[in-house]
Amino acid sequence: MLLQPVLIGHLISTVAAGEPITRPITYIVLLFAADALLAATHLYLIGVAGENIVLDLRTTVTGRLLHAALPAFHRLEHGDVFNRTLADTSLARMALTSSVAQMITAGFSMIGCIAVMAWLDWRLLLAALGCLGGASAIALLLAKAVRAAATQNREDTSAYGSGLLRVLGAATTVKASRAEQREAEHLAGLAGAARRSGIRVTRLSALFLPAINVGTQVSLAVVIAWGVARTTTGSLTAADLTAFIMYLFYLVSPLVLFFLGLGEFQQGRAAIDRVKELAGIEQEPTGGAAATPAVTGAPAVVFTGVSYRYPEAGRPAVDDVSFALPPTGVTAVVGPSGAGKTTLFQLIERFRTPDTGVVQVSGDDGAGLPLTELRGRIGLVEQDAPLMRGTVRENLTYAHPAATGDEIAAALRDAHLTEVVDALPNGLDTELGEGGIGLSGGQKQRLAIARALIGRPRLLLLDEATSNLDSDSEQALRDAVATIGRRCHVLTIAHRMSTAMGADEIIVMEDGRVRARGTHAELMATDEVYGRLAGRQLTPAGAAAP
Ligand SMILES: Nc1ncnc2c1ncn2[C@@H]1O[C@H](COP(=O)(O)OP(=O)(O)OP(=O)(O)O)[C@@H](O)[C@H]1O
Repeated sequence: MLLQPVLIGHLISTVAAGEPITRPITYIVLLFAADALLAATHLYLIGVAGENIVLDLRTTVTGRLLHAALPAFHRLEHGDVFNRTLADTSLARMALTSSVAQMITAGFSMIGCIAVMAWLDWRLLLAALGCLGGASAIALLLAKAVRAAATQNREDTSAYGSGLLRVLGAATTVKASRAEQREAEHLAGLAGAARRSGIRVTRLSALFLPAINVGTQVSLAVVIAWGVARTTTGSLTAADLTAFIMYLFYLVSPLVLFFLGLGEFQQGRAAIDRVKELAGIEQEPTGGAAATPAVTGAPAVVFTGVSYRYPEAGRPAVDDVSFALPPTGVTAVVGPSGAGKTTLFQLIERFRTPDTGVVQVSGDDGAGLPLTELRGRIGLVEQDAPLMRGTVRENLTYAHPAATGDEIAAALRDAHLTEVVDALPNGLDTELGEGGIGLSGGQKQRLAIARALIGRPRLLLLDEATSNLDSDSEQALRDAVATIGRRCHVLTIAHRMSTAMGADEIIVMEDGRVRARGTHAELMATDEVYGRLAGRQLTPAGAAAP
């Protein structure tokens, strides 16, 4: 841009001198070509840098999310996470690339103009900068306000996203509760809040231009009035004053671009702050360093004086619990709702860290083992046995993608699933869609058991499904548990008395404490709570209750 007037001037003087114009024309064409090439390269590099920034942000955030401590992870709102990882990272790209580039190029142009203006007349420059400086100070205050408003707008948009995901995840409940209209109004309210904060961002951003314009006009008026007065006294030439005023006009455009870029940058910073906040999620401690192999013959799990209280709760969910389980066998944990059964599993898996006491798994303190080693020793089967989208094989080998055909067959056999999988249309390669493919509740849970068995765990934690299984499924599950209990220890949260009755030992929990231990017959004779729990399911009057 700066060279163009020089070359055109050169062309004019060449024509005036009657000399051949091939050379100046060639220079001008080359200059234009270089300009086009640089402009294209500039845009391309900005685009690539932007994509790299988005990729970096997203991979960092997803990595941090997947390694987050489970309690912190559960506190996240899914809609908000989507917004931060998708929309906010895209906004951050704009802030870190095009608006920064715009501010830098505009900054260079401004420095160039100011340098020439200082050379022409430094006193006029000080007067002009005084007026423009005032406008710039206002623009900077506006930029700060834009950032705050943009943060609010990002939060309002996220709240709408979270609200939408909430109803999408419970569409049946919403309809059955005839809550469509109420939810629609609630969501419209959230969308309205996002609109209001969005308009506030626009209103503040829209003030940039007028602020700079007023500053420019005032400085122009001052420069003309004072400049003309000085030309009359002879301390400034008319030519210098004209040139100065032209440069003042040149200065306006980069100044406006600079502050518009700053406004965009501030909006992007609000987005970056949100991405950073998400990336700051509490991470799961990776555990100790000693990757010792599990001791053969060591007790499967030992609790010694373990207590744990949820941060938000009043009383401990697990209170001074001690017990040891042998390397093999089946132990059932029973107890009223809220007794702390699930929390026991969470402490064994180290999803939560005990406040006091030690949890040993296969002979080692869980706290001293690397998390991957600890969790490799344990197979966890959750109550609702989540199956993932994909084939039966992919589901089975999720924790051990390199599992061999023999290992898969053995796990299916132990889970008493071989015949079920053989009967599927494509066997192991049958796709399990989002809605399942007609596997029964019991079959799904046994599939989850087979998945946990592929890693040959020392301890299988099984949270029995509460839903009623038909008697065939129930028998198959019981057989599977008995088979597995011969190879490792199965610790199962038993919701059905039949499971408890089939266990080698039963632990009765109440209010976070181990209340009694023994076989079904012993506990029926000695423990009131167990007797009550069993009675509810075994007596004809209570038979319908489960
Ligand atoms: N995330 C949590 N935050 C706060 N308190 C919790 C949390 N999870 C569980 N609790 C509380 O801890 C206690 C034990 O809960 P836990 O889930 O271990 O019981 P449970 O015996 O498995 O119950 P259920 O048979 O109903 O599943 C309960 O009082 C429960 O309210």
